[in-house]
Amino acid sequence: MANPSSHHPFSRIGNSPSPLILGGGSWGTALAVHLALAGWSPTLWVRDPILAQDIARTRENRVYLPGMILPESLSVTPNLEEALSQATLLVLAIPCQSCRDVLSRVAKALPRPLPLAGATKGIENSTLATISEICREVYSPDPNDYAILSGPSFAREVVEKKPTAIVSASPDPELARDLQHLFNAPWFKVYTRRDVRGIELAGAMKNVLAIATGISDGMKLGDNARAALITRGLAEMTRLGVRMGADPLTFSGLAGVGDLLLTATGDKSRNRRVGLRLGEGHSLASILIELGQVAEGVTTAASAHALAEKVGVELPITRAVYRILHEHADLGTTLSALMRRPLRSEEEYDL
Ligand SMILES: NC(=O)c1ccc[n+]([C@@H]2O[C@H](COP(=O)([O-])OP(=O)(O)OC[C@H]3O[C@@H](n4cnc5c(N)ncnc54)[C@H](O)[C@@H]3O)[C@@H](O)[C@H]2O)c1
Ligand SMILES: O=P(O)(O)OC[C@H](O)CO
Repeated sequence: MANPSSHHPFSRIGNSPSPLILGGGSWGTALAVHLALAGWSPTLWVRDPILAQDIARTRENRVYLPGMILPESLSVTPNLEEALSQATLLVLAIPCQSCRDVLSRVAKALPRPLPLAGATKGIENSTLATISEICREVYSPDPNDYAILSGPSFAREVVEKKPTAIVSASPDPELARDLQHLFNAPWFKVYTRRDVRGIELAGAMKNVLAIATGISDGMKLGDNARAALITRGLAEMTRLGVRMGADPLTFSGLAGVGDLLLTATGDKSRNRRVGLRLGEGHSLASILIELGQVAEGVTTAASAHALAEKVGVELPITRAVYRILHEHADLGTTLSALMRRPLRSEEEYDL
């Protein structure tokens, strides 16, 4: 259904866009609610039929977004193939490690790829692929078929219509602009960018760095330490991005420093909360059970550490987070080792 207030001539996602959001967790639900509040009629695909039925009956996602009543214009279904037959564009909001499976199934069900907006943040463990690389491998060989949506955006604040700004990145400016206008609302501003690689790496890396600042804050290492981790973390994500062909300026934007600041300092962040609890002395296994939702930085720490070794860049904070999470390294020793690294010039070491 067309949003009556939209005068944008959509060229890639259909004159009357019909968005299908893949993923019934907090982000998928929030994006579907947002599109409905913005005047569209989205469909939310929820894998679990019992949860889908419960959401449709109660008009609330009591597991992932409790307390938010879903607008009537939002449909919910567990039937992927049927939902795909009605859609003109897809929004991917599935945890990173499951994207390949879901996109393969989607690709098989579609006669040709629909434009897709990737809202997942992460790097695949088994292949070290980014979201756009997974899309290219199993969804469509044409990079103009997908965009990445990223930026500082807590699900809860988006559905509460708190002012939010994100980025829509695609090599196809028409697709980036269509998504900009689709998601635009008086409380939600979307910028465009071409640098898909930079936007997706920034979104993946900020989760790892939020765990680092969470650990530091959980250990009560102070405000100076948090600021140093954020700043040197930004240098790390930029260094990895530039080595992989990204524009360094992308990391100064909303998906870079914007999302890093949000996630590393905002207590709504699940990644930061994982770090805080680790810093307080809890075990990773118990933290993840208590969280009950995805904290992408936990798996991305392993992928980013391996990716850095593969492409030959040093990411000391990322390596420290990886060793704490996956090699049971001692927190105090690992963090203080960062302080004992060889002295360097900030200029020379940045890129
Ligand atoms: N929650 C936020 O505020 C937010 C904001 C921006 C981006 N993101 C990103 O969105 C992605 C999804 O996160 P989330 O917050 O919705 O996580 P979540 O833990 O709240 O929900 C994940 C959902 O994905 C579903 N899922 C898992 N594997 C699946 C599969 N194989 N097939 C179908 N569904 C599957 C789960 O059932 C669950 O409904 C992550 O990459 C996250 O970083 C989240
Ligand atoms: O709760 P987190 O840490 O997954 O962060 C959510 C979003 O990515 C913030 O932009």
